[in-house]
Amino acid sequence: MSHSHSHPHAEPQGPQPLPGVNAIITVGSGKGGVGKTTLSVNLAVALARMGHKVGLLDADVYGPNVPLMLGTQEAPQVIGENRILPAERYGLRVISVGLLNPGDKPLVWRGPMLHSIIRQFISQVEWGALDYLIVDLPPGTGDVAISLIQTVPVTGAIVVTTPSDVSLQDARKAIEMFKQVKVDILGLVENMSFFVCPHCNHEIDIFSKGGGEHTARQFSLPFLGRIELDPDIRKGGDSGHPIVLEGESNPHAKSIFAFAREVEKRVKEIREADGGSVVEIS
Ligand SMILES: Nc1ncnc2c1ncn2[C@@H]1O[C@H](COP(=O)(O)OP(=O)(O)OP(=O)(O)O)[C@@H](O)[C@H]1O
Repeated sequence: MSHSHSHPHAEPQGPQPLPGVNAIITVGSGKGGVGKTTLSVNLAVALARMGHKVGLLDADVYGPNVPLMLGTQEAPQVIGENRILPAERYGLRVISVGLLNPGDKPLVWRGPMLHSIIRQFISQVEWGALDYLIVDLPPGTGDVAISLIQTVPVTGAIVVTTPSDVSLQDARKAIEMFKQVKVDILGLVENMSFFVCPHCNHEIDIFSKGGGEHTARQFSLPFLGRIELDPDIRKGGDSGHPIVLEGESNPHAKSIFAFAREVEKRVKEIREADGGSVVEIS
């Protein structure tokens, strides 16, 4: 794949819609390690399980963990001059820097390369018809989000936080950033909210509790749910078998499906507010 042969003057001005893609949803966090990739992957698989056509774009070019969490190493195919066929896994179409051949990826990303890879991942990939394209952003409020927003209209952003004060502080920065660039925020989701002791069945608030909901209220944003700290969620990620594959009735997957249903509802609201241009894919 070429990263640097595009001519700036040949690129269209402003974000261009992706034909056939109903909603583009970013998952971001401000702080790293809060479970952003875990939730992106599980959200994407859950939405697919709920009957939607879903794509997952791993925009974390520095630390692409999506392939590991999906248990795939399938390299995307290049077709023709410059079209990329996404990998397929658990009914998702997937693209990640982590799936590219070592020769195709640089060790260090310079700003322009970063911009160009995000552009390629959006416009040169054969995403086809999708109900949702989920974009897993790198932590922070940086360049990748801006590149994405300049490339394509983003339907809405999900901000992931834990209930801890440091995480909430960074979540606020992420919220401010999205507000500044005028991207609708779907809402806040609180990960690692609490822990149910397997011995006594009591809920233990590891990082304290309720901060996510409180922060959502402060910013007048919807609260999309709380996901418990659950060793089975972690194991699902490490083994490349996301917990939601166990189905909605599985106790370890339940809260993630509830979150996915909130996302579904919010996207519908935003699309209807946009003028009802909802694309139904059957
Ligand atoms: N609800 C949860 N319960 C248990 N473990 C979790 C949960 N969410 C995430 N984890 C685990 O926490 C670790 C970090 O998660 P993850 O890689 O998804 O975070 P991240 O925010 O994407 O990190 P980074 O932004 O640094 O890439 C992983 O080992 C993951 O399995």
